[in-house]
Amino acid sequence: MNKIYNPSRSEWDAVLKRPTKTVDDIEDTVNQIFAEVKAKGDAAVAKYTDMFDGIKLENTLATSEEIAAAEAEISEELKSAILLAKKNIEKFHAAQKTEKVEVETTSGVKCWQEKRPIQKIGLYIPGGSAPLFSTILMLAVPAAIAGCKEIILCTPPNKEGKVHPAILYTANLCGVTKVNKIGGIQAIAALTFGTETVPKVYKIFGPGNQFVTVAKQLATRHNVSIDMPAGPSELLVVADDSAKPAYVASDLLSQAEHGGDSQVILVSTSKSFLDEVEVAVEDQLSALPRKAIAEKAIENSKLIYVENNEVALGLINEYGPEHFIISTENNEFYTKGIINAGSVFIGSYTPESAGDYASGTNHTLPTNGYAKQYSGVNLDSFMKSMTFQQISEEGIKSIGPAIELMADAEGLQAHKNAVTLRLKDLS
Ligand SMILES: NC(=O)c1ccc[n+]([C@@H]2O[C@H](COP(=O)([O-])OP(=O)(O)OC[C@H]3O[C@@H](n4cnc5c(N)ncnc54)[C@H](O)[C@@H]3O)[C@@H](O)[C@H]2O)c1
Ligand SMILES: N[C@H](CO)Cc1c[nH]c[nH+]1
Ligand SMILES: [Zn+2]
Repeated sequence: MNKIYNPSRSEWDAVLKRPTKTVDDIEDTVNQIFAEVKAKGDAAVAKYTDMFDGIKLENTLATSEEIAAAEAEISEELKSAILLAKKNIEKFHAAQKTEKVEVETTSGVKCWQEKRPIQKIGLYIPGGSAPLFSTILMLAVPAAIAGCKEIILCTPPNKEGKVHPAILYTANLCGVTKVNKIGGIQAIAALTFGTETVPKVYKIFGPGNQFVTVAKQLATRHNVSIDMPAGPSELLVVADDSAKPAYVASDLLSQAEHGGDSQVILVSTSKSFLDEVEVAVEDQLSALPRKAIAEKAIENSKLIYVENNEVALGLINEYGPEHFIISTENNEFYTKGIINAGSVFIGSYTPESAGDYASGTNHTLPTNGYAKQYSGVNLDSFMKSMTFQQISEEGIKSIGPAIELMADAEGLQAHKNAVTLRLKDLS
């Protein structure tokens, strides 16, 4: 791994650079696929499924027979594990429900805020290099709690035109309306514009590779919203001599194995700890089935030595990691001081994998520094906050003159008239 000692502030940008492609790199491809899917619907989706996934598919919709067969293919142990994870995710997300906010701002002026579910949503479930059925729990469970009506799922087919049975099983378990065997940019295009088979949705959720992430970002130009840019996984660990090198190495590798474009970083105030983790990473890497992928990600990764906790915290907030593990003598310092991170894991017995699967928190999180301005998926992601107001005679008499004055000052006579007419009737 790349070791860096005491980088100065002016070097942070270069040291913390991500390996992922951006909108500029992929925009032309996305625009071309979007235009074709918009014009030709399913036929364009089929063309790109053949091109990128290597399969000619006549029908992209998973059938009820396929879903029933999937249930039989999943072991009882795996079903129990999925149910345990679902229960915890449900508990954590149901607890995020909020009460109606109601205030009488002035006597006779009642204002309130209530939430309503987004009616039609699209879920992207990654499946290029691993079938991430756990992501269905992270998206469809809160969608059901919020009350979303139509849940349209897209996930890439394999070379036989199939999707992993655990994806079909989990989608069915969580009340997904339709499962489409479509991946990549063409899936995001189908959800954005709608095709003969795929309904157009109002908001698209879910993580994916660089192509999916850029496609989601560009979809927002076409009257659809997205949860956030949730691209290639990343992890930053801050740890010192109080941590166990083998645990830290296992956490780093857990995110490195997602893809060659993932990035993992260890920040420490101990040079010898960095050395020990480096050795542990080498040891564990050799036994991993996805060694080649993890190795590639490790090439993008860094071991960074800094002099003290204050500098470490500044650097971490500048990076804004998707996942942040804290394993130091002073965990509270980092827990209190972290401002930019998708999800935080504290202490030796809190591996990042816990949040990926079963602790209850959501694993769909902002990457590429977007933790500075976006939250990870949560219950509110599936709702809109609407405001309501009801004003009595007393209320309009009270605030009406101020509205008239302000409308007049903005030169908007019709706005003023809407109040003046009512005030005249009441005088
Ligand atoms: N941030 C998060 O919350 C989060 C959560 C889970 C996973 N992830 C990330 O999701 C990603 C999953 O990636 P994946 O590739 O395994 O699956 P994926 O489903 O995201 O992407 C596969 C699709 O990419 C398309 N594609 C592949 N090469 C292409 C090319 N050259 N041009 C155009 N399109 C192409 C294909 O259509 C294919 O169906 C990983 O990077 C992982 O780290 C992120
Ligand atoms: N670590 C991923 C989010 O970046 C989520 C995931 C799903 N399965 C395993 N991991
Ligand atoms: Zn993961």
